[in-house]
Amino acid sequence: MALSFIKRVFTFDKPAGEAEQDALRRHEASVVDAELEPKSRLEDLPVAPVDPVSLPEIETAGGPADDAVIETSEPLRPVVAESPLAEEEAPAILPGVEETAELGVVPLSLLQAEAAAEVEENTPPDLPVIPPTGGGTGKALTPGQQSQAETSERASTIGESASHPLPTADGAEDGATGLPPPVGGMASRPGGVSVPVEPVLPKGFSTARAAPETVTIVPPAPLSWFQRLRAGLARTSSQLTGQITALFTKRKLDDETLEELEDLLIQADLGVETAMRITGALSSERYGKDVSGDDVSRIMSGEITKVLAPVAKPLALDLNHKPHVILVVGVNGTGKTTTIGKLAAKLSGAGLKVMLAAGDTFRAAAIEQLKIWADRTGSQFIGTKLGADAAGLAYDAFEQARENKSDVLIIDTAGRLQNRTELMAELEKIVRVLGKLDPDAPHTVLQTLDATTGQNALQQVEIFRNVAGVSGLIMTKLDGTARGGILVAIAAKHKLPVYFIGVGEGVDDLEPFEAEDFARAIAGLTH
Ligand SMILES: Nc1nc2c(ncn2[C@@H]2O[C@H](COP(=O)(O)OP(=O)(O)OP(=O)(O)O)[C@@H](O)[C@H]2O)c(=O)[nH]1
Repeated sequence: MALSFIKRVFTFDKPAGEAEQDALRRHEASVVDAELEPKSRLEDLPVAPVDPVSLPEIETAGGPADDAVIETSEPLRPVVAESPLAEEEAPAILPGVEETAELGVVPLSLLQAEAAAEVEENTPPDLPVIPPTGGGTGKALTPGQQSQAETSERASTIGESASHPLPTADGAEDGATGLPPPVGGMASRPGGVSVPVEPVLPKGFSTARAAPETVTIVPPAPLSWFQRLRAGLARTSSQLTGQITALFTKRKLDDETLEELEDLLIQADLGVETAMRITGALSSERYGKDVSGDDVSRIMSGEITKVLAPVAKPLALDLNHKPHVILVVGVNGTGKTTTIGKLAAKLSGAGLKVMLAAGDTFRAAAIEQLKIWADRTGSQFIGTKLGADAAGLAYDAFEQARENKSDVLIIDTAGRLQNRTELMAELEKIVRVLGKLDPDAPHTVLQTLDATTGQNALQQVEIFRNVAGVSGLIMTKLDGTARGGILVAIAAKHKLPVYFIGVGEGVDDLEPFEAEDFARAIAGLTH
């Protein structure tokens, strides 16, 4: 554009006669263009400059190659010279431009080009050399063959190691590897460029390409919450229902079968109280009659629902407190930090301002893990150095959350076994310190329970409840456990609210606890 502007503004004197020569050259060039237009223009062909040595091999109508009108009966086919001089001096492609077999050109970064040149320089001279295009015969190739041959040639020339050997024009063995060429496929190149390689069959073969089959992939319908819960509790329920079915096959309901059933239910962690409820209900309905596995499942589901319904409660947030403080406690590895992350996602997703406090000052990884959850959920984060006083951190966090006008402050604590008295004393201290800022704080004390633990969870609740005043439970890892029945025993014994259940490690894998769904899933009912 600048040049044309300069040309328009300035005139240049030329010696007499040059103007006519210019006009003649322009005319000749336009004739060449016109001749080549319906076919291929030489400069548009994938291979750039053709060395003068090769020019006689271009089929022309005669005359000097540099300014003649080239007449071809076929599309022009550049022939790569066999001359080593041509290989060395004439770049096969424009600098900084990479050719693909199909698409013409793809820019190569300067770095790639430099790296390629460096590899080429360092390539020992005695490495096998792929003959020039056309297998060294110098014969003209079809455009497809030409393109592939060049792909192969350049891969070896610039020292690129294709992920698999590239085919040569004749389908001959790859000179560099000695392996036969693959038929078709993608040759990948350094820098992430993939080159589609068309299959070239050896002489004597022909092929017809079948139209690609249309495969319609129907994505699986997302599972409903109940289906996910059922899948998670499948091990719990199948173990139980399998044994129940075996127990009642060809047997009437009598004292003996009732006793055996009670044992099965207790072994399934449901607890003595719930086991007796179930057998009592079954006995009053079916005593002396035939009983099927389905009868037992239906009655079991009904009785378990009665036990769970009073504890299936929502987590009530009192947003008059700014913030509402939730202290999360539990044995190590029960899922405290993960559950905090899931809760934070729900709350900040609902537009509440959430702060997470890393009160687990024992493990650097726990602090880091909570920070990641805070970042992920758009929550504020407060932490302290490893080994610092957890109660002090809780106090600072409460003050800061007040200043920031956070809606909810969730405080993580170090996992501790219920029999470690010094750690349990520290937990008591955290609760005490929070109470100095607000006598009602912490407003919720959440205990996480690992569903795979079984009976030990009953004792965990007992002790944490006494020390930290647990006000509600979240049971985690209900995906895939055979011991999901323990939640029924805990509900029957402690009667503490169960707010949520965890069914996986993902941010969305926390669901409000629903008594009937849970009961039906344990009893193996399908809906
Ligand atoms: N399958 C499954 N894994 C879970 C669930 N909840 C937590 N986890 C995993 O359980 C492991 C322990 O979880 P954490 O959140 O670190 O447990 P924690 O109680 O904070 O652990 P400590 O800091 O050691 O006390 C992690 O690998 C979690 O991804 C769940 O509902 N299902």
